[in-house]
Amino acid sequence: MKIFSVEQIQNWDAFTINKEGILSINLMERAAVACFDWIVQSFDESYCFKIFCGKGNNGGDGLALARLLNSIKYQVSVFIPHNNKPGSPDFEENLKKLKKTSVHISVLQNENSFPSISEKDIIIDALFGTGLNKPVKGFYKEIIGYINANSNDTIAIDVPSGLYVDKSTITENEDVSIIKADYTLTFQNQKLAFLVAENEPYTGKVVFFDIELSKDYEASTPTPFEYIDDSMIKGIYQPRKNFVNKGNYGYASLLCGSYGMMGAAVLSSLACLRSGAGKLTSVVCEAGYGIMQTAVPEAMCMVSGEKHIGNFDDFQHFDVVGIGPGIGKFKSHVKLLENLFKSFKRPIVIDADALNILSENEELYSSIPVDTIITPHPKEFERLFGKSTSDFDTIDKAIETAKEFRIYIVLKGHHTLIATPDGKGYFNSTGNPGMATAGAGDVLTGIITGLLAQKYSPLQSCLLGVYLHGLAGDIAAEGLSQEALIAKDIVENLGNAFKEIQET
Ligand SMILES: NC(=O)C1=CN([C@@H]2O[C@H](COP(=O)(O)OP(=O)(O)OC[C@H]3O[C@@H](n4cnc5c(N)ncnc54)[C@H](O)[C@@H]3O)[C@@H](O)[C@H]2O)[C@@H](O)CC1
Ligand SMILES: [K+]
Repeated sequence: MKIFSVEQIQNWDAFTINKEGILSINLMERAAVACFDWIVQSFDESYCFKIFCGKGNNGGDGLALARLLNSIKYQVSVFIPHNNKPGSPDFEENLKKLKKTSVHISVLQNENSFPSISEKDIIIDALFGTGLNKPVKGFYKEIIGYINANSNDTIAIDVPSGLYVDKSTITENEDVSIIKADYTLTFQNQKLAFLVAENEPYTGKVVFFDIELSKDYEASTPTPFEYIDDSMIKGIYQPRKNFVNKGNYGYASLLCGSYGMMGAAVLSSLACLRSGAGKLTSVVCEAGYGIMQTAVPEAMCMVSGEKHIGNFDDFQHFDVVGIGPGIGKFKSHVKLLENLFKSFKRPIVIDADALNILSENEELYSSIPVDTIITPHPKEFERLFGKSTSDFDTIDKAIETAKEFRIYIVLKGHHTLIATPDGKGYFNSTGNPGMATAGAGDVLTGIITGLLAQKYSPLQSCLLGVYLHGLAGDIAAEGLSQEALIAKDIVENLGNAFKEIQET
């Protein structure tokens, strides 16, 4: 699914109206009907709806929703902040229609006219949507403050008012004014602002409604950002052929583990095999040999070093090398990375301690093989490439860095970002907070290494890898709860995740 900028969203709206012969007021009605259907499913007639409407089309959506709720006898009142300017044409049209109903409409003149809010009230925020063009100040700020001060459920239409859709709203020195919604009912596609941690306090649960904007526009409009959904994954996943042997699915290797950290090695090796790699050699230290052979008998083992991997340099047999899970941070690992970068000219998967070693040896960055995949979490990313001023700055920095070094950066998080060497950013749609648990990252490294071995391209390996990893975590959490989920459960549910992809 493409993630569009505000300008593109506005053009999409206009394109649908012009090219598909739909009136803008009808598009607004579709949006309002979608919100209405969801509200009726979620709240019964015992609730009262207090709808705050700005004078743009977001407010117009609110007015149309008020009329629809009133038509089935839900209690609704509408509040419009005083403003001398006329509303947008569709706002005015809907206001005219609403005036013919029994809905009470108040103009808010000052804070004395704010309605009292009681226990059974649901607040609907239709003040500003994608048309927000400056920080919220003055009277609007007071209204947002008043709404946020109440603990009642708040439903934002399209966007929590005050939040920019495609850039950072949070500034360090300013007291921002944004609706803190419990639900955001948004139209058509995912929005960049809903994918970053800095906006979590505002969006609540985001629900998407398909209002049938033009498919042609979506298909033909390029955008740097996409949301990884099941249809994208369906296009990547390759079912296995019948006349095959293990050689067809690649020879992976993982340099992993050290004394006291063999769990990471075991998890990444199991995940690599479970993702479908034909065969795997785990390169481990002597102290980890017995553990690995016992815990992962399906993997072959090579030994290098005593308590941590030594100067291993025998890479030529492997189709893919993954390095990092549990290797620890040792001086000799600088040489190990140098050996690897010098002698292995195919993409590598780099994670965990291998990234920390890299971050202390910046001179190695330029020798990372082209199309290599690195999988940092935000702290590792910061160590590698420096601090960011906002989550949006981090996104830009990841993309610029991926372009500069011609690598793929898998920046792990709630919506993991894949930044690509050609300047694109893909956000994952699967996964849950239960996966913030030790070893989950080692599992991801194993999966991506295993997919690369099977000749998925580096981009496909990243996309399918993060999606499968999150999906396996979601399936595991469903059975176990997010709290009880551990990394092993992600590995154990990889099979169920594959099955779900095969079935969609
Ligand atoms: N694009 C689409 O696909 C559709 C959009 N619709 C709705 O239309 C909305 C966008 O409508 P508009 O473009 O009219 O914009 P908005 O309704 O978001 O707001 C624009 C109005 O608010 C003013 N404004 C912006 N920032 C302000 C600030 N900080 N303080 C005070 N005033 C401010 C603007 O000058 C303008 O009058 C969407 O969010 C959605 O709710 C739907 O009706 C149907 C389909
Ligand atoms: K809104």
